[in-house]
Amino acid sequence: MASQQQKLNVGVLGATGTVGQRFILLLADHPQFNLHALGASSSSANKTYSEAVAGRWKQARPIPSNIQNLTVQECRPENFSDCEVVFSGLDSGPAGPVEEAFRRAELRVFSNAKNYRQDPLCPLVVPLVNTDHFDILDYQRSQLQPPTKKGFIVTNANCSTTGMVVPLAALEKKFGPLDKVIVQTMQAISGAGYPGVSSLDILDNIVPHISGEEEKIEWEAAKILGGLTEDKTAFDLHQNSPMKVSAHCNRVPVIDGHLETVSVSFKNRPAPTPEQVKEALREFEPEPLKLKCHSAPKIAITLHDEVDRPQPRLDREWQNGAGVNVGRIRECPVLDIKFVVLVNNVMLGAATSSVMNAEVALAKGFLS
Ligand SMILES: NC(=O)C1=CN([C@@H]2O[C@H](COP(=O)(O)OP(=O)(O)OC[C@H]3O[C@@H](n4cnc5c(N)ncnc54)[C@H](OP(=O)(O)O)[C@@H]3O)[C@@H](O)[C@H]2O)C=CC1
Ligand SMILES: N[C@@H](CC(=O)OP(=O)(O)O)C(=O)O
Repeated sequence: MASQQQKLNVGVLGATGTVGQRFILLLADHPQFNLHALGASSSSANKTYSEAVAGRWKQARPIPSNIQNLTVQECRPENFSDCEVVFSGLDSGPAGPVEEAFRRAELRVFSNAKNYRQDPLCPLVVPLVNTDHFDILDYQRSQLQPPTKKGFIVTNANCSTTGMVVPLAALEKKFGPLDKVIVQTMQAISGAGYPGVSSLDILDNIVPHISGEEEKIEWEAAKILGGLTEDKTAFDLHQNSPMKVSAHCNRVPVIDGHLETVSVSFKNRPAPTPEQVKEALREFEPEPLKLKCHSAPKIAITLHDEVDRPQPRLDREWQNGAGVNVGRIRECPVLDIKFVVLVNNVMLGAATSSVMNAEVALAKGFLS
């Protein structure tokens, strides 16, 4: 393991929230990153981390002992000047201007918030899918006014988008472009942050609407699955081969883990059989696995043969929530193939993606 001196100092913005708490657990004992600074709102600032999250630490593990007494700061770059990288679990309200201020101050920002996902210069990276999009970062820095030397923003995707695009990427890699995708999500309560959806709304109930979610899934999939232009200055948004995506999003009474039923059709004929699809998913080995990144799962897509799996309660903690689980792969009488995918929304769907993105960026020299 690297010594303390060799580790990169990192900070977490929004460290007290649902995603922020997952960052704490992922970073408290990381072999390459030293968790050095924590930020949250002014109501948490100047308290120790333990004081700031008193009564709202919602993890099964205690607050790591080396973090308990760190002082939470306001999210201003000068409070993070000893850091090389910040991970953002900020609410989308403050995230836009705060993340921009950190980029300007030459920090590398890995964000969960939605604010910069559609920015034409910011990569929207699901680490198990499109780490090649980091190649736009030199251009991003060069286009800022004034240009930055080191500072950039990388975002990761909406949690439901993240679960869906991993198997879709494996299918496109093996069988060529997809034509149509229809997805229904059953999204966990933790996706709405803390305290989130009222118990009177979600117990004994399903809420068939999550504001803005369907539009995000439909748009983000094209940016993630599309490539970069040859000169690495723009995203092609899957325009070479337009793909139609339709999403229905539902909030269900599950604590963690978004389950999604997905139906797809392919441009190339004949379409693959369920057995060929299983083989393609099984052999999918994205870059973080090849690079042996610390937070990468051993298996990107875990296939389940049982007819009633994956399930959120049984499968969300497998590989610390860093991969996706897929089951029920079968022919679709309307499109070509249908299946079920489970993503741990607060892990690969949020904090784990940011951390894995930073690990890949480090391994590929983007943090030098
Ligand atoms: N939950 C999930 O499954 C996913 C969430 N995301 C995104 O990640 C981000 C965080 O989500 P989540 O953890 O669920 O949200 P929470 O509401 O649980 O946490 C929000 C965090 O932002 C901080 N904050 C709020 N306002 C300010 C402010 N004005 N200045 C500085 N800090 C502030 C809060 O600090 P304090 O405690 O002091 O108020 C807290 O640390 C959001 O952008 C969300 O959309 C993305 C994918 C999945
Ligand atoms: N909206 C998602 C979580 C989330 O915060 O998504 P986004 O980062 O795209 O705003 C959910 O409710 O499960």
